[in-house]
Amino acid sequence: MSKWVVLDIEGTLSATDQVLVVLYDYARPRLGPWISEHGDDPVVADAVKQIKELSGHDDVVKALHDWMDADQKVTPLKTLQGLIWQQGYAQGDLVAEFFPDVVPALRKWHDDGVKLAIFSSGSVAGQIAFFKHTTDGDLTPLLEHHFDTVNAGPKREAASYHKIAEVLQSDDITFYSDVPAELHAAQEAGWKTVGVARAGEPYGNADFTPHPTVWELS
Ligand SMILES: CSCCC(=O)C(=O)COP(=O)(O)O
Ligand SMILES: [Mg+2]
Repeated sequence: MSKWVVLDIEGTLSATDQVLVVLYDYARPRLGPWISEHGDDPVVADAVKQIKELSGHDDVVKALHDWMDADQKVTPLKTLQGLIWQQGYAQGDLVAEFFPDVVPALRKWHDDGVKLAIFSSGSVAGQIAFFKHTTDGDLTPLLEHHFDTVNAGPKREAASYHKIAEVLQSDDITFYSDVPAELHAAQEAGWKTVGVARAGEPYGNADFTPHPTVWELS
């Protein structure tokens, strides 16, 4: 049975500002035009339907901006952001950056035969674009699977981690995250867990008990 490491992105692999400032600022002015131009795309049409249902009103762009301002990681918002970021990375407007310890750790795990997967609130499309266009080149060959709130479920619910474990077909899975509630959910599903406490990040001083804590990946 393979040994797996599953990794969160924001606050664990990349600075929170990379997502909440760089990526959100890129997406914000493009959400309205994207919906107007791609309204016939079934993925976009379904996201718009969900946004209206979840927000309870028809001002879709306002709902998206409100969720971004409150950093609410609502699935249809993440879907639309992912499409916009995918285009931004492909045309060279965006390049993903990681904490300095991250790429060496990913390469070492991969070289040691540990299988790597991502579980992030960012959509799978956005994740793949992110890892394809980094300051260290295309890192997608290091990753075997990508999970998000669509194909796995909410990150703070144990059921999502059970679902991922079924796909990975392993009971040797370690989850690295900066968010204690995500680690609690993974542990409830029988996973090993590691809290990542990054200096200067929102959860840098969080209480990760009972999870082992690291300050960088190695
Ligand atoms: C291009 S991936 C962007 C990641 C993202 O949108 C996000 O919300 C990160 O959340 P995480 O679950 O990785 O903390
Ligand atoms: Mg995170």
